[in-house]
Amino acid sequence: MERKKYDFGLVGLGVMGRNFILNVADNGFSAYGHDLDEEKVASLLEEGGDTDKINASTSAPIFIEALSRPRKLMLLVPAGKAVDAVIESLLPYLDKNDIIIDGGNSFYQDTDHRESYLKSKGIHFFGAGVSGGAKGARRGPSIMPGGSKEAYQEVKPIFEAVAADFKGEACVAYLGPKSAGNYVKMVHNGIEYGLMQLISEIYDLLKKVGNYSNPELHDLFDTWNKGRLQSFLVEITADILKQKDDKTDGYLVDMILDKAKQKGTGKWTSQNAMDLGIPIPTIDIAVSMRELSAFKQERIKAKTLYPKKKIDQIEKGELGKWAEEALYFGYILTYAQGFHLLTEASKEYGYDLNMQTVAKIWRAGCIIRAGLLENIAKAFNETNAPTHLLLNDAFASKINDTVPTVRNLVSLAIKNAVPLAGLGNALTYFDGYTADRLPLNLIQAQRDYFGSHTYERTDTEGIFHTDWEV
Ligand SMILES: NC(=O)C1=CN([C@@H]2O[C@H](COP(=O)(O)OP(=O)(O)OC[C@H]3O[C@@H](n4cnc5c(N)ncnc54)[C@H](OP(=O)(O)O)[C@@H]3O)[C@@H](O)[C@H]2O)C=CC1
Ligand SMILES: O=C(CO)[C@H](O)[C@H](O)COP(=O)(O)O
Repeated sequence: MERKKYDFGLVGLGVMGRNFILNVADNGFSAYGHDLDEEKVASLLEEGGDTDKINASTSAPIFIEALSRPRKLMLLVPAGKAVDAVIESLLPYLDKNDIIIDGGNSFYQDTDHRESYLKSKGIHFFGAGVSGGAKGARRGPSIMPGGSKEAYQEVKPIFEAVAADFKGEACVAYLGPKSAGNYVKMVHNGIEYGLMQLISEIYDLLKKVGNYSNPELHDLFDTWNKGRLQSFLVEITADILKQKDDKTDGYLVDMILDKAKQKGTGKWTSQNAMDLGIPIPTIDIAVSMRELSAFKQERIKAKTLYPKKKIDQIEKGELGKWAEEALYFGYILTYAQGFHLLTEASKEYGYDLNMQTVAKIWRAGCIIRAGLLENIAKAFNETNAPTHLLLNDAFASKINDTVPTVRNLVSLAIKNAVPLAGLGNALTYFDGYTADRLPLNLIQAQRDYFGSHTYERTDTEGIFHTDWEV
């Protein structure tokens, strides 16, 4: 008798795919995996155990034949050429109305192209960003699907079962047409870059100016994680700071080379924000600081040319309090910039995103999950949902409470030559966004002076030009 077909297929049994497929099986669905690497297939079969629930093969036709129709198969392979290679390798065996889901960090425009290409072949294709790392994929990630709503309905029960749970609500929701899912995941990662940069700066300042030891830093981050800064990134920072090194007597964090790598999603967020004309400086600078970190040898040489002195001190406990307020401010400003980009991109690309839904599915499972997202979801739920979080009364009050301290902390860092690029930038962005008059009138005058680019006036409608040199 022919065996019952499997409910779900997964291609790419690496860090994410292996964990995701095990999660699918844990939730009562049968799942079939595919990877070209025999070892990965064998290892999944070993852990998956019961082949009625989980099975795998290195053969594309065997994999496709094992799936129930319409076939629902998800790719968790590296973004870029691998996605196209997998699609081409599977296409000959697929039937009309089968569904391919790209769960990786694919560039959103690639998703749009793939959707049209596969539509011409009768195959549904949509992107569904997945966040939560290995543990999230295994125990409950946040999932960000876009594309065809009809195709999504077919996998909805599986995604809702495997996604993280926030107080009874699954951290997955259909977000919008076309590449909405991959776009939202890209901005999620941009926010991730911003938050990580802020945390690293605060850690640096506390260490260099406050003379905090690693155990003291652990305690501080651990305490913060129980308050309004509660978030996955603060939680793991506390864990990292207590990890001893197994090769020396010290702490592992101190032995890690200070060069941060990146796979592209943060850079894409900044590039796209530039294209759309939306300022997200805290995310931009986070990308730049990773780039700057790569110039390690030059930094070492430059240090000898520009000696720095500690010139200002502050009592340790007081600095700890300042740091908490400043990080809270930085968190709000980073989410605010990310949501502003999503709001404008949604109009530009016709995604019709609901910001409250986005905030809700980020409350658990993903890397940027934080208590603050509950407040953000509430802000976007109001009848007059703000176009920008800084225009929301509740957020205005939270920010006003912290701003004086942020100014003190940024000044302290500048005086002590501790680079606070993300936080300093967030503060400057805040001062710019809340200024009713910026000095950009002078820039307009300069443009008109050297290039007859014209300007508008504050008192009369119209376009003006002045012959400045007369
Ligand atoms: N790691 C993470 O924390 C997160 C990753 N992501 C995204 O998820 C995607 C997968 O990431 P991750 O699991 O970390 O990557 P891995 O490199 O761990 O796994 C990718 C897997 O895909 C396999 N693969 C590549 N090409 C093919 C092919 N043509 N046919 C079948 N299998 C293939 C690889 O096999 P082989 O190694 O033999 O080439 C590997 O097993 C990426 O887009 C990533 O950006 C998203 C969220 C979090
Ligand atoms: O998607 C993720 C989490 O949601 C990845 O972990 C993230 O892409 C890591 O990015 P990078 O390698 O650029 O730091």
